[in-house]
Amino acid sequence: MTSRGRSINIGERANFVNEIAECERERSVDSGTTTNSIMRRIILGVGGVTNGGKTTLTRRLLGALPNCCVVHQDDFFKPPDQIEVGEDGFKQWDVITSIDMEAMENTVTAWIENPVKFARSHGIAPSPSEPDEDVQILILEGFLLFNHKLLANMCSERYYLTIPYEECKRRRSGRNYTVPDPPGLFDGHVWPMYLKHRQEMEESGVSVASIDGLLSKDEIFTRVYTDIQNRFLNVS
Ligand SMILES: Nc1ncnc2c1ncn2[C@@H]1O[C@H](COP(=O)(O)OP(=O)(O)O)[C@@H](O)[C@H]1O
Ligand SMILES: O=C(O)c1ccc[n+]([C@@H]2O[C@H](COP(=O)([O-])O)[C@@H](O)[C@H]2O)c1
Repeated sequence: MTSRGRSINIGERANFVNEIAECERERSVDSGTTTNSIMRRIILGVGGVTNGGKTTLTRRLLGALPNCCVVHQDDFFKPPDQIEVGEDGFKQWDVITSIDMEAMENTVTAWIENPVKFARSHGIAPSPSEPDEDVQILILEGFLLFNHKLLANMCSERYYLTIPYEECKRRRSGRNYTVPDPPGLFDGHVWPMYLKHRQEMEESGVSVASIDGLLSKDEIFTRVYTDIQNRFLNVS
């Protein structure tokens, strides 16, 4: 899934989306075309606590938004033999070094460089022609998204789902991951790491739109979808 195409400097990627949009805007003005011919790229982040409802929300958005692709952070977990055991006695799955972030960055770069090709290569058909036909949207979904400065900065909006400890533990106990949770993982590793990363995110100054994950699935979807429509799609 990684891009082997033209590489761009990692430090430049956060500004890359806006720069491309600007170039395309200028090009379209030069050639006298209408604003409808501008391809706008929008990256949205869906982050938050494990089992907060990120995947559920992302799937709904994917089905509703035009020309929308998704990159899941969970798809970049390193293999179990590369995950170290920490002082808490557990394999350290809930830290960012458990994820191959370079591969994830490369995948996002591939979308930025050519969203249409990216969608095609991931089996996503273009949306039927609409006024929004030249909007391309990428959703980044993951539990440690906004602790990664580069990806956090790429997002035009960062939706952050939270649920309280008891509900999180309840939902987590019903989940089947490719690597099953050993006894005690939630209290010994998952929840403490969530609190730690959440604090680090808040201290880093990254701004997020917090969403109460206890709301119904429909309510969460409607709120986020309406926000996206109003702020990013209903613009001339
Ligand atoms: N708003 C919600 N209310 C109740 N249960 C939910 C809600 N959103 C998700 N769930 C449930 O919680 C579990 C985890 O949801 P998921 O979307 O996979 O979370 P995440 O991707 O954040 O780990 C699933 O069983 C899902 O059906
Ligand atoms: O998906 C995997 O391969 C995988 C392997 C080991 C652990 N996980 C768990 O995946 C969790 C993050 O995913 P999510 O969907 O619950 O936000 C995190 O809390 C990890 O403990 C996930």
